Amino acid sequence: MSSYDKAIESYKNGIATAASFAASLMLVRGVVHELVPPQLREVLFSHLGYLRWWHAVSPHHTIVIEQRTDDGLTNNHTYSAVKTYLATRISTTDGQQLQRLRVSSMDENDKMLVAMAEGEEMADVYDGAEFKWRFVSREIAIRNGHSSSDIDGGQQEVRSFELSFHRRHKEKALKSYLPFIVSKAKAIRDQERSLQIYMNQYPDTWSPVDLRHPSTFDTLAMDQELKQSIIDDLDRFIKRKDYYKRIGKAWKRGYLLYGPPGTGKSSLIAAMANYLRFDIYDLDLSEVQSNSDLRRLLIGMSNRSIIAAEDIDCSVEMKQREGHELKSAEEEKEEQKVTLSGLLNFVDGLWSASGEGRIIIFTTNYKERLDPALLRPGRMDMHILMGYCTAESFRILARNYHSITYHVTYPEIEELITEAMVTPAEVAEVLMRSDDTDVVLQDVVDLLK
Ligand SMILES: Nc1ncnc2c1ncn2[C@@H]1O[C@H](COP(=O)(O)OP(=O)(O)OP(=O)(O)O)[C@@H](O)[C@H]1O
Ligand SMILES: [Mg+2]
Repeated sequence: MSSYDKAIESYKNGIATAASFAASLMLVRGVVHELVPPQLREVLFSHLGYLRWWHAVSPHHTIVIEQRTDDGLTNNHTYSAVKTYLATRISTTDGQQLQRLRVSSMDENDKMLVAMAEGEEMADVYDGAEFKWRFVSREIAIRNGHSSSDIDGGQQEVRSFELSFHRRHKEKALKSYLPFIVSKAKAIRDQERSLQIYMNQYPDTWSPVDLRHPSTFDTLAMDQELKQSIIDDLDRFIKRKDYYKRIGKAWKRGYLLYGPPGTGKSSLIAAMANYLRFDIYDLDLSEVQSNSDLRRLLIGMSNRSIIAAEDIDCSVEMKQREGHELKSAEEEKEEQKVTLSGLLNFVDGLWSASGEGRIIIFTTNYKERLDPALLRPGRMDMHILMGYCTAESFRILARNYHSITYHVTYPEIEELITEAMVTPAEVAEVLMRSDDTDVVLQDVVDLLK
């Protein structure tokens, strides 16, 4: 049973009980509702034993979402989704009514999470319906075993969110508002998690580290039109999941990046990863010894990720590693046959069966040295030349490093730059030398000369 089914189930039970109460109490309820503040109301009614009564006639229904699931141990996923979602609502005007907040963070690098304090209430409007959230924390006695008599004296805090709404919105609450919150929370978490870059280790494992590469399409110095066409291509690719399924092809896209060292090929991969929020699998082919290891590595990748094989240059055949156990002649022959275009075929077969949303990127300094099979139309979807610094890319670099859009040296720099054949990396290095813009730009002029 999913947590929604459970919620619906307990909800139905509530309705059944509710239906048996007299409608004449509506009038009394209305009067009390107007005159008595909510806290007092609750005390009053629970003391009088009227609480159930009250709920029966109230036009408002409540869904309780506890921190733990029924076994009392497992975290309730819906609860954490609500918590994540409400944190984003609290920072908006909807949250201004809150007088007491709780703030927490896991460590000094963690973002602070703002939450309602115990007993606080806030409203949220979804699809024209008003929903009220209340955070409730109760202490309950911890019981040992099942008999109610052997209470061991300990207390346990039970936290829950209570969602109240007019009963005409019950369908909307369960079937659309809560699912909306769950998917919203997932999107928020995806956005906040740090991206990973995985590196393969002999023979077939990936080890991750946080991807901290700050490169984005905004900071990338390259031809604006080309940049935009890459962004458009990625956007189209991401939207086409169903299309790929329909035509029976693996949902993947291949990019070949080529150009001299220091022109931003690796930076472009990082920019793509940051743009799509995809992890990178940095495949070092010299660490891969056999087809079966490669297959295991490819299967071990998660969906919606980028696999990058960098600097493939002349090493289209995977190198035989030294110092590892001897293989039979047949195995050896098999291994030698793995080429990049073989890798692509391999990827097609494997990934159309299992993977989704994969991007494969090869980078090279020497496109002309690559196996022609790899360059054939249809192998890599886009061939992208990362070239020497142009006037356009220089301006982007100067803006990145010195927050300027113009300087007296620009005409001279722009005149010299095309002839000079300097890489963005070289220009970036000069721009970083000092905070004094006048000095470094003069250095750029000298570099170009
Ligand atoms: N096009 C660019 N836009 C912005 N910064 C760049 C660009 N090209 C290079 N840089 C700067 O130079 C550094 C090196 O660039 P990068 O590693 O992306 O080059 P590469 O083309 O991958 O080189 P290689 O062929 O040696 O792997 C980057 O960290 C970045 O600071
Ligand atoms: Mg590189």
